[in-house]
Formats: sequence, C-alpha cells, structure tokens
Amino acid sequence: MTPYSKDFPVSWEELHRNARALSWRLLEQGPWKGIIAITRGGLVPAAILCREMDIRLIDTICVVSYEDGEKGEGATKQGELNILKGVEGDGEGFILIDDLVDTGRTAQKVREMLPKAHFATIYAKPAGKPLVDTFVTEVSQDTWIRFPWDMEYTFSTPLVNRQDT
Ligand SMILES: O=P(O)(O)OC[C@H]1O[C@H](OP(=O)(O)OP(=O)(O)O)[C@H](O)[C@@H]1O
Ligand SMILES: Nc1nc2[nH]cnc2c(=O)[nH]1
Ligand SMILES: [Mg+2]
Repeated sequence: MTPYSKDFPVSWEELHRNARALSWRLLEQGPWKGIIAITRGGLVPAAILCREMDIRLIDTICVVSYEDGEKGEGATKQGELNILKGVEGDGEGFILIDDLVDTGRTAQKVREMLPKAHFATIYAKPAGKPLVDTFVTEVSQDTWIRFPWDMEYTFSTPLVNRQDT
C-alpha cells in the first residue's frame, strides 16, 4: 500500500519563489565554489540557484532509483540506488541540491559520497529532514509532492461531482 494519502501540487511560480528563498539562505552561508545537482529533480532548482547566486560552476551527480521488481542497466540489486555519474572530491565548498528529501535514501547515499558538501533541498519530509543542511518547506510524510515539470493543465471535475470525495 502506498504511504502517500495527500497530494501537494506545486506551480512553477511557487517553485520559483521557494528556490529564491533557498538562494537567500544559502547566500548568507557562502562563499560557494559551485553547485552539484542531483539528477534529475535537482536540475531545475540548481538552475534557479546558480542564476540568483551568480554561480557558474555546475556539476551533476546522476542517480537512478529502481523500485523493487524493476530492473535497469547497471542495477546490481533490486531496490538499489545506481550512480551513473559521480563527482570527484569530498564536496567541500559545494552546494549539493535536490528538489526534496523523502525517506532520506538518496540523501544518505550522496552524503556518503560527498561528506563535506552542503546538502540543500526545497522540500523536506520528517524522515529525511535530519540529513538536510538547509531546506525551505516541510511537508508531512504522507504527502506526495507533484512538481510542475511532471504536470500539465487539464480539466478539473467540480468537487460536487467527484465520486471519491
Ligand atoms: O528521500 P528519497 O526517498 O530517496 O526520495 C527523494 C528522491 O526521490 C526523487 O527522485 P527520483 O528517484 O524519483 O528520481 P528523479 O529525480 O530522476 O525524478 C527526488 O527527486 C529525490 O531525489
Ligand atoms: N515527485 C515526487 N517524487 C518523490 N520521490 C520521493 N518522494 C516524492 C514526492 O513526494 N514527489
Ligand atoms: Mg531525484
């Protein structure tokens, strides 16, 4: 059964506003050598952060998370995180950015690889929150966040006509 019972859609405007708020907080903690985006969710936040903070050195750590039962090239064990591309060094002076932390599984893995990087996210859920250095908005563990790049405008059924509410 899914652990998510609440839906939290995020608009481009809201995402942009939150990413700018994160930039303010990170600027105060600089200077920074560069940004490392955790793909793919960290890519849009990274673009906004580096524009606001005038950072030109942008790298990626490319992660694929396979669900149980799913198989992929390079997957050694089911349910495992696969690193398609890492980053040299220990991350000192770099911001490591992702869109959110949920269970903390991704965060734990990348923090092991880059222990001195400053880990930042826009959203954090309670289970992953202790692994984040700076975040903007906390949501409950049973909330599923929907990012604007995963959505499209479509007809919305009036509440009174919905069977499931
Ligand atoms: O704390 P966790 O439980 O690890 O979940 C958080 C991760 O899940 C999502 O990425 P996802 O693996 O869905 O891939 P994507 O970024 O390529 O969309 C999100 O972008 C985080 O990286
Ligand atoms: N889009 C999205 N991806 C996730 N991966 C783990 N948790 C989430 C979530 O709440 N939203
Ligand atoms: Mg991700």
